[in-house]
Amino acid sequence: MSTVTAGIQVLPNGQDVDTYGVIPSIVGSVKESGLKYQVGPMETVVEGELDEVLLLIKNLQQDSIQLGASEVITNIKLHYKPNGVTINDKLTNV
Ligand SMILES: Cc1ncc(C[n+]2csc(CCO)c2C)c(N)n1
Repeated sequence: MSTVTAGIQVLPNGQDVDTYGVIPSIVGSVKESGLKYQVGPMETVVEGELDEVLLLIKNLQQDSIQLGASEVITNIKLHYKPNGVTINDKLTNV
């Protein structure tokens, strides 16, 4: 298998819930996953095996509901290369 890089934007929504209230806990879950990650103002970028990244996304949706959201939109950008692509690979020339 190969390493993928993914941009993940979680947008929880609910009557008494907003993104600012929930994202710190969501980022905590990303941290606990053990995957390499970088938090940005619009999304968090992670790298890992495809199955690990997809499982994390599934867990973040469930976490959002457990944190009080009634629904959540997750925007996902996934970069795949047969030999793998890492966050560092993408930053070497910038
Ligand atoms: C997975 C994920 N990471 C970062 C953001 C962007 N974001 C929205 S609110 C906020 C600050 C919270 O204190 C940040 C960094 C997101 N939406 N989803």
